[in-house]
Amino acid sequence: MNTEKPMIQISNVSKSFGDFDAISQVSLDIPAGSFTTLLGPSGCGKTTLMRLIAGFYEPDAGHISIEGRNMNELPVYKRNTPLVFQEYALFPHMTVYENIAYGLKLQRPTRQEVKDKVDAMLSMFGLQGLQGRFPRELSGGQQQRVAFARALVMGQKVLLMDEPLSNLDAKMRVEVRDELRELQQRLGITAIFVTHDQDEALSISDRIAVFNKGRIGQVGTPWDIYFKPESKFVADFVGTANFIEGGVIAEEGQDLIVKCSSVVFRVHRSNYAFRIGDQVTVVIRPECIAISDKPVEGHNVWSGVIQRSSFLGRMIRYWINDAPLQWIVDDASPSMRGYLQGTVYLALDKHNIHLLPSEKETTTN
Ligand SMILES: Nc1ncnc2c1ncn2[C@@H]1O[C@H](COP(=O)(O)OP(=O)(O)OP(=O)(O)O)[C@@H](O)[C@H]1O
Repeated sequence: MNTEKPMIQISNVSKSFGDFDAISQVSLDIPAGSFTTLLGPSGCGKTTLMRLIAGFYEPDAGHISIEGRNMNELPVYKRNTPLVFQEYALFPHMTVYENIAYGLKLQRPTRQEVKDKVDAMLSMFGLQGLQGRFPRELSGGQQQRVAFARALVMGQKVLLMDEPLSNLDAKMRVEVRDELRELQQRLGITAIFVTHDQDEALSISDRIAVFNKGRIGQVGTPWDIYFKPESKFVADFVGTANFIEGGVIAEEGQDLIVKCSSVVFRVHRSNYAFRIGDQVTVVIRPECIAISDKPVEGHNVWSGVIQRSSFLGRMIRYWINDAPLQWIVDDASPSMRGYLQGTVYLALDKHNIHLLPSEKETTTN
């Protein structure tokens, strides 16, 4: 991935509908050859930003440039930024071959050139043998592959995708997602992808921009977004977390000592600038807590009573009462010991505790 010069630059872009601000002062650099995902809840402005990049809307303020060229006022068909939607939008009366070849007409190619390019796409998307079929004769996954092939047949360097996998069943969704990522990397395409599915965003992206109410809450690698969220909103939106309010009561070498109600945590200081007396929100992912039916020794150990559990195949999720605290803990190796019951003992590595400034103090989110 080339991170030196952004392929797409979004600078201070705003867009309103009437007096509703759908996008407010959004800035985002998209590196060439990267896979960037816009992630956020319904109505937060993801589609609006995508349509601004594709040219279906004009920004009210700010500008968007692609390869250094200002896109404002450049019509959709001149932007070379195909947009693939959740609805495959294939022409129903055309075959797979004709659908893929459609965009090539503008280039006035020879019949052989069309055949070569369409054949290349058919093979790239595993559609060989299906070229004579009509869209209604294809599965959802096949239709979406045709839509991708049609979007890329002209050799575009940018691909925009707005929830393109939403109509597929869970297994097909993962299959097409992995194919898409592999292809994007192989072709070096700059991809922007919209989803409200956290797992999808984490698995497919180089970078994720988390949206909240028309603004970007955080941009980062999937790892940082998940383990180093910069706000409670991001931490909550990209997964499940235990949030506990507390205060820093001591500093001991590389560690901060944080007291939350009856529990005292030892937290590796890492890059935190917190000092004694600061109010913090402790963020702990459920899978970071080790659970056992036998007492454990050391720092960051405590006990509680299982209130309920939920079997999810790859793990068991427990809700544990340690009044006044309530814990959510994921046991990732359920087959090892089956369900736990009654009193359990919890342990946590000090590196697996994330701290945020308490939002009682920071009201900006
Ligand atoms: N053409 C329009 N006219 C008026 N309001 C609009 C228009 N397009 C979008 N909006 C509003 O702007 C806000 C952002 O919409 P947008 O479609 O960008 O959200 P989104 O994050 O993509 O949501 P979803 O995940 O549900 O598709 C919403 O409140 C929506 O109702």
